[in-house]
Amino acid sequence: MSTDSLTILCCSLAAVALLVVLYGLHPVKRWQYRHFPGPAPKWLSGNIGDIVKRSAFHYYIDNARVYGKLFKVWYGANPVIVITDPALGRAVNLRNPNRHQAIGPATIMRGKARTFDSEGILLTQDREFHRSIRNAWNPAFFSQSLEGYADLMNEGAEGLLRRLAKSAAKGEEIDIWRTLGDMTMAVVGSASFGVDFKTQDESGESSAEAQALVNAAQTIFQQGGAAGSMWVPIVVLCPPLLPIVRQLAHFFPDQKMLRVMNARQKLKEVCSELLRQVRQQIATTNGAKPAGKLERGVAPGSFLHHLATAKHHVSVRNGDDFTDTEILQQAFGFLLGGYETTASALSFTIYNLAANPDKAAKLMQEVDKFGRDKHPGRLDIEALPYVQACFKEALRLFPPGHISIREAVEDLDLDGHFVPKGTWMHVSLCGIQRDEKIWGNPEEYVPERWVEGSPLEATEAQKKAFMPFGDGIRSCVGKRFAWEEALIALIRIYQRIDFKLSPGQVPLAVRSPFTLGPAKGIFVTPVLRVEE
Ligand code: HEM
Repeated sequence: MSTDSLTILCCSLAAVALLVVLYGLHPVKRWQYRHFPGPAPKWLSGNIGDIVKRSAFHYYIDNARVYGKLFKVWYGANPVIVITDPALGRAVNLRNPNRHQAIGPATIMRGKARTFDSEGILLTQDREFHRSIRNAWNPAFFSQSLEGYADLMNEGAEGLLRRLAKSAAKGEEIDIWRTLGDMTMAVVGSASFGVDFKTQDESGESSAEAQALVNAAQTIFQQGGAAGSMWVPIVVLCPPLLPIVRQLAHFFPDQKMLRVMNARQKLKEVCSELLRQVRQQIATTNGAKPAGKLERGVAPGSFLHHLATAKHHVSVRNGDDFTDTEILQQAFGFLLGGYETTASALSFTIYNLAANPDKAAKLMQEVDKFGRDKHPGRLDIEALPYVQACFKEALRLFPPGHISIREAVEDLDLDGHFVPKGTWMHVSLCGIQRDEKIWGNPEEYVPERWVEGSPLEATEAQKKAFMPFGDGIRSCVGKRFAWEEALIALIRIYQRIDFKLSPGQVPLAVRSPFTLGPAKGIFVTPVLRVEE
């Protein structure tokens, strides 16, 4: 090689290296968002290393204490504005109806797998389409529907009690988070799909098929974030590479991505089969809902049945019926939305009660007064304010959906800071619900905050800073369902069982790749309460 060619080669390599170094500094964006305070970003990766190491839950709380109500963190090349002020958070949620693109294996999938996600309530960015699907979801949570779910929720709690009683008899330690996951899966299966998912059969054990289903939903939650494939971090670090990474990931998926794809496939297969049964029912009954409970198949009045006969708003797809893919995507969203969040919220409540036996004793007193053999209905819940308070306080400390995720729909002025259109914003519900300036003693579990007339009752400002179900048009659509299911379960559990927390679990280790859950489970020994 001549000296000239060598010089050109060296200069080219140096220029490429310089460009890579410069790119990693993200100078344009860093300049654009310089007004926001925040932790110093690392070259190329920004703050992602710390977010993964600490979990977004802890990282946001820690930084809120240093930088206050508005700060920025860097997910690789993407700046995210984190909001930990209730009024600002509410304003952001109300004015910005779209979530930003998810960062996970689904982002790098191709073709149908990707469009499948965009037709779901959770990830669609089409406002009109969202309104149309949300309208179709809503009746599933009207009072009449909720009334009907109470029996199924009691049945779910009974299955759970049988398992807990068995473990109590053996003095056996269990992971209550997993056990409750089987219950919430059983309740979602029967209440929304009208079928028994058999996650808690008569013997108290899960069937192999049901366990595969639970595993699939857990895989999607646990691997759903940036750690869900080796390809995802590349897109986070360098978004313009997305089209190339999509092709590479399609032809060379890694093990983690394959696991997520298989899990999604499993869930889709179950939903497709159920939808096929619904369509058959509708065809045989000529469109009318069959009366009574069917021996096999999907019960009438289920979420799926309702969607199979739902129509879009006239402004969307000419008011047509929902397509099969649209229905499957909603069913998929119901299963995922209803399963882990409620199981986590319940297990966080049991964790806090086991760590605070005086509060557990107070709760049991109220339950005993209600009756130890009674099956609570939807309206009975109102008569148990302390049980409600215990659940609410656990939701304050550990909100399973710990972030309202948004994207700026237009240029915004946020408390005097300019936010360009398209900016990613995270309203940190945990940051708001654990703000020392608002709560005084935010780390303490004090259910009395939620008891009317208690000397410790939350102030108006504190009540406004409680938003575990988010806010605005994208707030949790399943909130009333979750509330009813959790309270019925708590009443039924504490009628018979108390819990002893296994040592070494305070403070609780959590993880938050997508939703907030215990990092390794919550270990307790169920103890049978003395019969009267
Ligand atoms: C204690 C249990 C639950 C908690 C803490 C919870 C929390 C949340 C939060 C924080 C959001 C995001 C709100 C926002 O972006 O502002 C959300 C959205 C959502 N949740 Fe829940 N959730 C729970 C149970 C459920 C259940 C049981 C279902 C279904 C039956 C469900 C379905 C959904 C759906 C579909 C959305 C997206 C709504 C939309 O974008 O329009 N959730 N939830």
